[in-house]
Amino acid sequence: MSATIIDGKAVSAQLRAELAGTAARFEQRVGRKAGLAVVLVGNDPASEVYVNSKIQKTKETGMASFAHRLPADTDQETLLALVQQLNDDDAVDGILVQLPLPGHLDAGPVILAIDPAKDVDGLHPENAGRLLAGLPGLVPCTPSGAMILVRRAVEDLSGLHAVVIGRSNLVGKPVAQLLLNANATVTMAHSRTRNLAELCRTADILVAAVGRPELVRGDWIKPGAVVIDVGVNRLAPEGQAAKGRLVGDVAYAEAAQVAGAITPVPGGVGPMTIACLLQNTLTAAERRI
Ligand SMILES: Nc1nc(=O)c2c([nH]1)NC[C@@H]1CN(c3ccc(C(=O)N[C@@H](CCC(=O)O)C(=O)O)cc3)C=[N+]21
Repeated sequence: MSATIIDGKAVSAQLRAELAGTAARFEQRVGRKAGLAVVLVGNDPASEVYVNSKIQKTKETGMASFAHRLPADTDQETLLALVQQLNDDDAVDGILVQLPLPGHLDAGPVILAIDPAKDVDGLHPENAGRLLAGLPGLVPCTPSGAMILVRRAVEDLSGLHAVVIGRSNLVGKPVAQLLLNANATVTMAHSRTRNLAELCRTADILVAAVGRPELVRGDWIKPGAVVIDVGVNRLAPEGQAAKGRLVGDVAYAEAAQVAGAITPVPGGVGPMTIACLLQNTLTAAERRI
């Protein structure tokens, strides 16, 4: 048996086409474009690739892009002042500070400083709390994108066992929350989980978001399961991160023999993340007018 490939590239292109319509109607009605500000500190080559892609897709969708590139030695105060300036700027509907930040900077206060109404990453505790409480807010982009892809494979998640590997605030925790809201029975696994392979074999839906290349093997997968690979691991020599081959957290070739449906890397969750970022920006813009 061979799994259905869930084509995130195609699904994201379709979503972005819809969003272009929404963006155009917004501009017609409000008299300005919805705007996304992206802040990149330093010159990590992988981050540079993602940020360039975000800027390009923002413009393609008919939205305004405000890029702020700060030197690697930027201090905390300067970064916080920029966030405050973007909070106060009416042309800016969404603010994204690319993570990780250089080691001398503390992401916590930066995330707290972002106006929750402009927090298109959904990382502010206000938005995290809203997701937990089932209140409207801004949901992190990668989890939203992952859920759209899950729904392509299974419409009704009721009672299905979902196992999430990884417990980050950016992906693991919010994706578990979304699966729970969709009535799945959710288990969160992480680096201290015992018998991880055995646990994964009980998953109808397996979401891998740990950042360990090809951790999940073919024999960890229940036949017919939906496998969502959130991993973006670049296999490359030190210092050449932008050049290496991109692999997920799942050993794809093996897993595709067993799974019912699987997302590839690249071309799976990654492109969905960007589409959902644009969607969040439009949602934030609509709520701000
Ligand atoms: N504040 C913040 N928010 C983020 O959402 C955020 C972040 N920081 N830091 C880094 C991670 C990673 N991330 C990706 C986005 C798109 C692709 C993507 O489009 N990937 C393409 C391949 C691109 C390539 O070849 O490099 C794909 O999977 O097909 C991947 C990864 C967002 N992140």
